[in-house]
Amino acid sequence: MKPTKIAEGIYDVGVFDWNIRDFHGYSTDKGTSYNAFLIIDEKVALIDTVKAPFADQLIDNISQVIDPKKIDLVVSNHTEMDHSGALPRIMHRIGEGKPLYCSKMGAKNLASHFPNAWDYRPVKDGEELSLGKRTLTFIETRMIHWPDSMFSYLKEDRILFSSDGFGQHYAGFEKFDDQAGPELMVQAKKYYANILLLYAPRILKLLEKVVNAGIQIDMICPDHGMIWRKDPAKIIDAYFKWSRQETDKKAIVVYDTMWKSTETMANAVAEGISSTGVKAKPIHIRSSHRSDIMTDTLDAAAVVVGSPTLNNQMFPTVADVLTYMKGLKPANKIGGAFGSYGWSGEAVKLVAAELEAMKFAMVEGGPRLQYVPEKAGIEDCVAYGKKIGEAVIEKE
Ligand SMILES: Cc1cc2nc3c(=O)[nH]c(=O)nc-3n(C[C@H](O)[C@H](O)[C@H](O)COP(=O)(O)O)c2cc1C
Repeated sequence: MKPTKIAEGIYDVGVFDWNIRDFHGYSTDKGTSYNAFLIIDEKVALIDTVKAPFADQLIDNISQVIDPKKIDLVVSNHTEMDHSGALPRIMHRIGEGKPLYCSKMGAKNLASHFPNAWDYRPVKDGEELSLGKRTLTFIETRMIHWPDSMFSYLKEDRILFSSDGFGQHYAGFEKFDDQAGPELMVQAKKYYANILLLYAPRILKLLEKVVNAGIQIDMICPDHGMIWRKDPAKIIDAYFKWSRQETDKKAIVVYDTMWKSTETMANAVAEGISSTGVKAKPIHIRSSHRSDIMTDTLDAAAVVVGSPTLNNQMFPTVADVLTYMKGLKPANKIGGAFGSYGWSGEAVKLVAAELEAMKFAMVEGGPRLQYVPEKAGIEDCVAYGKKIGEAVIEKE
């Protein structure tokens, strides 16, 4: 791949992973990219690397700009192996003994991943490193989203190298926000909902810290997807909204079903919600990936979950989604539960307990119908949907 020049003397030398569809359980339907950045100054710096199988491509990309041996130092903003996997090859190729800058936790975590005795240079929050005409400032972003995470900010060019922050799993030759279509925000939202949501309070603090410190950002270079150069404020504003867990006038009805009874109920609940003017979307779990369900959850005011009872439990795929959702800590939601059963009917109670554990404000009275819903049962579902819709209107 041809390196992308992003500013005078600064290149993205990263790679595309066109075919990846499952990224540790996240559905990467548009593939992804592992971005790595080369800064040519009096000292030459490489910020982050790529996944191990792409190490040769990274070296080839660097070689199109400069002899890799001329790299003086490497910065690791994040230990996760999609950005550090190529470090052993890179550190060897640029010449052993060169310094590797990272956070204090980065030095610890990199040592837990790689046996190599690299010259670790742990940096503190706010520490500066002169490259000659340019200066890198390191900003600790602990637990956004790993203990080792940090950003690197190039003061003179006002470029933020933001590691996984502001990223999107997207492979495409359009490398900048001004070249992107609507897909950019779709993927950025999905990335936030699935990777960062549980750290929302920390992200909010970080954003406030950056704004209050008056740090000027002309460009944001994440380690995945497109670079924000035309309108970095757009993604910063979206991160504010998502981190505050602001919701839209929207409800999702997430369900699974064996013989379509819970599906009939889900459609009726959604119809009831919609009749109040609130946007409603039924989502059949086995027709959707859990990471897409999470994207829809992010800005939904209400999450209503339907499950049939199977062997005295909720349906396993419902448990999958609820476990995943719980870990990501969505807040500020209205919740509801319903479902069809045959004889014992535990599922609705079990689902409601999970939603209550997530501190959702539950709308009581979710229908629990035996076997195939009749007209009266369907009407109950529509009425329950209306109650959900009214609760959303009151909340918004
Ligand atoms: C393998 C199997 C196990 C079931 N186990 C239970 C059960 O433990 N308790 C119960 O109330 N219903 C049980 N049911 C009945 C279903 O919950 C019932 O058929 C329900 O209407 C299915 O809803 P659905 O069409 O949305 O899948 C079971 C059904 C199947 C197929």
